[in-house]
Amino acid sequence: MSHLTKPIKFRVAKSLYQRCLSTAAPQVRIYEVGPRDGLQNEAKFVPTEVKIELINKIAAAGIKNIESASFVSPKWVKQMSDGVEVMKNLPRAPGVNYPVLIPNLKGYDTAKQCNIEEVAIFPAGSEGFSQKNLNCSVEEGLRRFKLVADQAIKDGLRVRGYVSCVVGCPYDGPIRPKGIAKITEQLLEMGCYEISLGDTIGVGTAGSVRRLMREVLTVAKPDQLALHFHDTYGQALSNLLAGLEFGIKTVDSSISGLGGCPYAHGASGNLATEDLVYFLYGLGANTDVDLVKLIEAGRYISNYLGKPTDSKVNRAIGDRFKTHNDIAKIASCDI
Ligand SMILES: CC(C)(COP(=O)([O-])OP(=O)([O-])OC[C@H]1O[C@@H](n2cnc3c(N)ncnc32)[C@H](O)[C@@H]1OP(=O)([O-])[O-])[C@@H](O)C(=O)NCCC(=O)NCCSC(=O)C[C@@](C)(O)CC(=O)[O-]
Repeated sequence: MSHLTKPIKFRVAKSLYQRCLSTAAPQVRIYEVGPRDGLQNEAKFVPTEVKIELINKIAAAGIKNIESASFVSPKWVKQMSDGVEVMKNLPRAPGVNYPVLIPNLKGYDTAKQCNIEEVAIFPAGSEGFSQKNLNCSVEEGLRRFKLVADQAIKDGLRVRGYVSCVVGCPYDGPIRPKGIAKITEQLLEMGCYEISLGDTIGVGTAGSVRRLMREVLTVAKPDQLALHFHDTYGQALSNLLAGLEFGIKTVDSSISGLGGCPYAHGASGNLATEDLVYFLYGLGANTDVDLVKLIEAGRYISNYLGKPTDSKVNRAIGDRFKTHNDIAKIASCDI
C-alpha cells in the first residue's frame, strides 16, 4: 500500500475519509486559478511568456484544470490584457482543461477566437461588490452572464459559474446564505456544470461555511459545487475541511498562494495549491499531482515576482525533501 492511499491516523481526517469515499482514496478535483485570479492583482505586468511558462509548469505537475486568462476590460484589469496572446500561444497538454474568465459577450467573442473549450462567468453575491467589480447590479450582471452562457452552450463549450463574496463583502458586510443559494440556482438554470463558491475576501470560518453549505445544498448537488477560499484570515484549510464534509469534491486553489481581487482591497491570495495538495496527501487522497514539481512551479513565479511564496508548505519543505514520496511520508506522519 503506498503512502498516498493509506488511511491516516487523525480521528477527524479518518471520519472524513470514511464519509466522503466509497473507494479506497478520496478523489478531489483541483481547479488551479493562479494564472488568472493569482496574477490579476499583481501591479507589475507579467510578460505573456512568463504566464505561459507558469501554466506549463502547473500542467507538468499533474493539475488538470488551469484557469489561464481572463477577457475582461483591459481598462479595468490591465494585467489580464494579453489573454489572446496567452491562449493563442499556450501549448495544450493532453487531458488538461484551460478555462478562461469572461465578463460579457464582448469578452466572449474575443476568447472564442482562441481555441477555448470552457468559460467561467462570475456574478457577485452582493450589490456592493457587483457595482465595483462589474459596474452593474447583481441582476444586470446575471442578465449579461446569461447571454454569455447561452452563446457558449450553443457553441458547444462548457460553462462554469462563480459566485463571489459568498460569506462577506468588502462593501456590504456579512452576506446571507439564502441570497447565495438563489444565485447558485440561477447559474445552474443557465446551464453551468459547476458553481464555485468564492469567499473573495477570506472572512469565512468553518461555522459560516457550514451554514452556507446547508443552504446552497438545498438547490445544488455536492458534485455541482466547488469551493474557492481566499486565505486572508488563515481559515482556508479549515473552511475546506468543513466544505468537504458535505461531499464537495472540487477545490479551487492558486499556485504559491497568489491572488486577490483589484476590487476587494485587503483580500489576500487563495488557498495555495501546494498547501492543498499536502493537505490531500494527508487525507490519503490520490491527487495524481507531483508536489515536488508543483513546488518548483510556485518558486518559479515567486522568484519572477520577487517576493516570498505565500505557500506555507513551499516554505516549510525548503530544500530538505526532494521526492514526492518523502513529502507524502511527512504529510501522513509516517516517518
Ligand atoms: C464588466 C466590465 C467589462 C464592465 O465595464 P464597463 O466599463 O461598464 O463596460 P462598458 O460595456 O460600458 O464598455 C466600456 C469600454 O470597455 C470596453 N469593454 C467592455 N467589455 C470589454 C471586454 N470584455 N474586453 C475588452 N474591452 C471591453 C468597451 O468596448 C468600451 O470601450 P470604449 O468604447 O470605451 O473604447 C468591467 O467592469 C470588467 O471588465 N470587470 C471585470 C473586473 C475583473 O476582472 N475583476 C476580477 C475578476 S472577479 C474575481 O476575481 C472574483 C473571483 C471570480 O475570482 C471569485 C472570488 O475570488 O471569489
